[in-house]
Amino acid sequence: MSTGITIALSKGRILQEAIPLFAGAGIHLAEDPDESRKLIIPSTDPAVRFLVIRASDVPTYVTWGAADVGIAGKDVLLEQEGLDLYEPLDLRIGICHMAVAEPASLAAHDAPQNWERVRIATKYPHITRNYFHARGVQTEIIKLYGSMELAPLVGLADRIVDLVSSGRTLKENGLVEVEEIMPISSRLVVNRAAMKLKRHAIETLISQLEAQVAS
Ligand SMILES: Nc1ncnc2c1ncn2[C@@H]1O[C@H](COP(=O)(O)OP(=O)(O)OP(=O)(O)O)[C@@H](O)[C@H]1O
Ligand SMILES: O=P(O)(O)OC[C@H]1O[C@H](OP(=O)(O)OP(=O)(O)O)[C@H](O)[C@@H]1O
Repeated sequence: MSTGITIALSKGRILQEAIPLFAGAGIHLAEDPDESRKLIIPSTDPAVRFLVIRASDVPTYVTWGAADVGIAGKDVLLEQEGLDLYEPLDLRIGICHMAVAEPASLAAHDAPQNWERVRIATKYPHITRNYFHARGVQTEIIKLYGSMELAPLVGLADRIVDLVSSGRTLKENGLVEVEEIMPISSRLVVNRAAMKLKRHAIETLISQLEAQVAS
């Protein structure tokens, strides 16, 4: 096992919000991953490198030790049940919430407290099933991989469970939020063996990032 630290994160919003946190900790990516096609990006610190992967693959790389550390949304961590990872820090980036939404026309006469059975399109079947099960509502779940907002517009489902931030995507598609399920942010996750074998380096990274989050 190398003594350096490998950090897994995803392109797009997490990367864009994570870059300033790492920069504040003195770690700068050697290349802009949004410009490069490289999947392993060195940093200006020879002991730190980054893997740039799909958001939902981050827990897999960290669980198996291919990365020591990763950044993943709480939505991804909750959806992939049974992960055996440390989650030492809420980075307060990727802030949004998970919600149930439906067409405004349905919401005008809908009563969520009376729901008995719902047909939901979502990228989050486990979270959705658990949420409605706890409420005693039966679910028919249609798994999608993106653009959930389309499903109720074309009759694929009555409602969706998805992430909401500004609310713009719902609004532009004539949907309204009817229930908030939970707040979401991105978390630092750490491989269990790495936490022992690279304790000093990883604890240093955690406290540097913690200081950035608090500042
Ligand atoms: N609108 C949003 N505002 C803030 N954070 C968000 C928003 N949408 C998603 N996120 C957070 O950012 C993470 C990464 O989202 P992103 O859209 O970059 O990847 P993705 O397309 O969902 O992932 P994958 O490529 O694995 O399907 C999500 O897991 C979530 O925690
Ligand atoms: O409330 P808003 O600010 O409009 O943000 C919400 C949108 O952001 C996410 O999608 P994303 O942009 O990641 O697209 P994708 O999941 O379809 O790839 C989420 O799935 C919503 O569609």
